[in-house]
Amino acid sequence: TRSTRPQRMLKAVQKNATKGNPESVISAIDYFCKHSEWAMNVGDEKGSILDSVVTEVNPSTVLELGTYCGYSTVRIARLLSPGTKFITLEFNPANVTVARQIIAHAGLQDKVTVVEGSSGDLIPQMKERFGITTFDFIFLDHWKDRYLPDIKLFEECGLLRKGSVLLADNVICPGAPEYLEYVRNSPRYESRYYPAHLEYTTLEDGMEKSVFLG
Ligand SMILES: O=C(c1ccccc1)c1ccc(O)c(O)c1[N+](=O)[O-]
Ligand SMILES: [Mg+2]
Repeated sequence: TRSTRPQRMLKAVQKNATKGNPESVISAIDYFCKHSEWAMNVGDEKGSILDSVVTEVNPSTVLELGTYCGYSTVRIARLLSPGTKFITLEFNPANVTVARQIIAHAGLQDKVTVVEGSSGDLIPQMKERFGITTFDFIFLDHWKDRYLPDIKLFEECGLLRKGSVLLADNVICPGAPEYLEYVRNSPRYESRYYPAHLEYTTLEDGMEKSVFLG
């Protein structure tokens, strides 16, 4: 039976990237997406914005929503200090399988825990299952209609502290209008928009960085 796009992406990484070299894994995926098949990784342009925010925050606890194939997981994990607690959630079990292999190819498997399940189910379990009290940095890159319910869930579960940083991908394309309206109008967040483009295209997109004020 025909392979899936994530499986073809994994093969490209295993063929073209050097084991233990995160930069080569990132480059191999970007090359695959530019020259073979488009895929919904955050990409190199928005990936650089992600890198700069992660570096600025230098978080001790990190949560990613929407692992997909692990591209942004590798981008984040390669920048973290030793001992950082990094969890990434993925709903699709086939994506979990591919992501774990891509993360392992980069040599970063000890830096991150890939958890299969829905964010709505798993976010309330963060404290009991992983001993997390609050997240310093959260990257939202999963189903766009989950951004708003999940940020409210973070508040309800007490998973944000004064200064927690949330970075959301695709706030323009495909778009997360209700999330944008919420974080931009809530007195509990200080928000800033980073203009960019939909990965590997010239379509307008961007990322929204929101700091929880407590
Ligand atoms: O939703 C899509 C999508 C919608 C329609 C067709 C293909 C992808 C998408 C597009 C770009 C992204 O960066 C992204 O994170 C997603 N996503 O699914 O989370
Ligand atoms: Mg995205």
